[in-house]
Amino acid sequence: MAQRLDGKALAQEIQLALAQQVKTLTAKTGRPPGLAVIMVGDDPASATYVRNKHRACDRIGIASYGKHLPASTPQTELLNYIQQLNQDDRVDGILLQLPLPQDLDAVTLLNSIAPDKDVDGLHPINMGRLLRGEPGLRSCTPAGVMHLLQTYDVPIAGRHAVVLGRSILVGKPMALMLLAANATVTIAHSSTRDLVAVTRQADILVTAVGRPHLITAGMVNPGTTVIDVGINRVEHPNGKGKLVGDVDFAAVEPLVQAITPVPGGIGPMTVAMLLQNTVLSYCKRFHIDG
Ligand SMILES: Nc1nc(=O)c2c([nH]1)NC[C@@H]1CN(c3ccc(C(=O)N[C@@H](CCC(=O)O)C(=O)O)cc3)C=[N+]21
Repeated sequence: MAQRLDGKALAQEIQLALAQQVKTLTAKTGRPPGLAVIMVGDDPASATYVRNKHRACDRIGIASYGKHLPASTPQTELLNYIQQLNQDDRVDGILLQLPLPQDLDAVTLLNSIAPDKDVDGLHPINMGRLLRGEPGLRSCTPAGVMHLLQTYDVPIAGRHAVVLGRSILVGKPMALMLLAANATVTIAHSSTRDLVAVTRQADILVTAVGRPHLITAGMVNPGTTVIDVGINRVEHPNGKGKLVGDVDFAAVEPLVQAITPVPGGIGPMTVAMLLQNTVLSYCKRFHIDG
């Protein structure tokens, strides 16, 4: 049976350490770190996620700002609001929750966030820093994956990492972070031929596709560490919603070296990295070593 990589427990440890750090820092500077989360529209999954972030901020002593705006909010109003947050000295991190309603231009909005407050690591400056191997704010989900792998001593250097998915939010930065850690990296996607042949070679298999049961028993090997980044809400026979990843967990767990569950895997790690990025950004602003 595979080892379970417990993202939830690790995220709790990280939050506990951050709470201590925030307490000390706040006493020293006279103001807590601040995070602004902007949510536009009423996507129910986003609403849960945003609520989790506010709760986590409360727990560790980060002040949360930000707004829940109607789906009809015009682009210019959002741009003005982001500008205001860019200039707000209480705010160290700004996160624009995705997806946005159709009529809004997400790229322009994301690019208007000040790079040193871009705790999502999605601004071209921060993406460029990652690409070039320079320090900078890193995207939370792939940073969470790296942190989990490192904590559980999963070997990365020289190993074959296969990343399924090439999104800006996960797949691309994930591949770059694994590369920076000296993995041999393959990015597979919807046009990849013979996906099974590719995934079977993986020492580390990261799936960020958003398709339940995409990864089946025949696609892994006994040495594989499976990192399931998929967050899919599926209908349960009893009518209640249930959260599953991209991996057929029951079938794959007995066959691999290690695996992350959903829920309780990378999701909570993402939130922990967001809080960590906020504290890092705050420390930079005060010229304190984080
Ligand atoms: N600008 C932006 N940055 C993001 O990082 C971002 C985003 N937009 N939009 C949506 C995705 C998705 N995402 C999740 C993070 C944590 C959980 C999480 O904590 N999940 C819990 C369960 C939560 C539940 O029960 O619903 C778990 O997996 O155990 C889920 C999803 C961040 N995203």
